[in-house]
Amino acid sequence: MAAMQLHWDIFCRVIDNYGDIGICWRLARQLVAEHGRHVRLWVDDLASLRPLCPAIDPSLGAQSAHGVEIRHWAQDIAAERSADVVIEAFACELPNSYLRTMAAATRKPCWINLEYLTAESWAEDCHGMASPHPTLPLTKYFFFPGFTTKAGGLLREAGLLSDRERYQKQTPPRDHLEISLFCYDTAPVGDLLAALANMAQPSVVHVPPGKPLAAVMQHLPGPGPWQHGKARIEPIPFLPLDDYDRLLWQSDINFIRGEDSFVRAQWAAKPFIWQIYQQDEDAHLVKLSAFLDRYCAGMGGEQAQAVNDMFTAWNGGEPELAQAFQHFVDHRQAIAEANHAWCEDLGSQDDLATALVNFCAAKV
Ligand SMILES: Cc1cn([C@H]2C[C@H](O)[C@@H](COP(=O)(O)OP(=O)(O)O[C@H]3O[C@@H](C)[C@H](O)[C@@H](O)[C@H]3O)O2)c(=O)[nH]c1=O
Repeated sequence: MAAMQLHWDIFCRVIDNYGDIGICWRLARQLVAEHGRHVRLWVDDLASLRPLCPAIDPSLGAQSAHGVEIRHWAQDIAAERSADVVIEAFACELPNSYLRTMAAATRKPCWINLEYLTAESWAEDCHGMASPHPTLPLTKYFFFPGFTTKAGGLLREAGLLSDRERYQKQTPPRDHLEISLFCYDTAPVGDLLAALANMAQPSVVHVPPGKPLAAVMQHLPGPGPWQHGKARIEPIPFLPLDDYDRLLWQSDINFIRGEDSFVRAQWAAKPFIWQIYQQDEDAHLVKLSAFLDRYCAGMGGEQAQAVNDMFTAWNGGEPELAQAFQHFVDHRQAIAEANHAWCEDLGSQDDLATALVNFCAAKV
């Protein structure tokens, strides 16, 4: 048997928001729990991990949670040794001192650049590509998450889908719509609130703190909760990672954003509306449409139109939001069924952690 790559180092630089750390933390936890790896997670901004994992103390240079060794990535890190596998998340650039330790190792580590998720087909072409370091005896591999077996999969814990199914079976039926609203403050939240206020069906909207709540407060007076026509709008605390999953599972419609909550909404197998993270020169719109092409391919024409219109309106395009949202709600049963099939299909592929473990093992 080839030597098991036991020691893994994951480096995460927090750009903004929670996506980078959410993904790295999730991956680290899973490598420990499901693959028996020893993982050190190096994070430059520990305060951003705290909301996802309240057990940690951001003032500590080294600590452990869920079996993961969490290290503060300060200016110059002192790593006694390099790991067998080194994950550089989202091209965060490894510290020079660490790179030198890697280069000096007798058995060179498997060095991975974990990339952002995109449904664009070029990502499948670039998945697994090697990039030799210009001066050091090291090779970096590009690892792309993705929606097909040609890419590196999506983060999905073992047992996640069965836990979700069990949980959803216990959720009692109700007359109103349960909605979770996780978005950026650039989303047309005022238009959504107006649409919900005027809908025939009552709704309860759960709003996490930060940008979603700030966006709501631009349109409603005081700190909330609010009764706004037919809609009850409720601020909620930021939930630890696994509690947030359960919110997605129990909601009828999830507004999600960025990358990690976007993936979690797909595992929830409920209708969701994605606000994509904005990029320069509108690069994100190409990414949005690449996802819509794949995701809607298995839907009927009317549902696909409703999903396309709502995603486009929510990301600042035409048509008008109130109309797109009504259309989306009208089709939500059929959209939910399509989501189920989409989720089953994705769930039959290797998850990202498994794909990564196998990929690295093959590079030894
Ligand atoms: C609302 C909420 C979110 N979360 C988690 C789910 C996710 O792991 C995380 C949010 O991450 P995302 O959904 O990816 O959205 P985000 O906007 O916070 O992160 C973004 O950061 C940018 C820098 C990246 O380029 C984007 O791709 C994206 O990842 O927060 C909770 O744990 N509890 C909560 O209550």
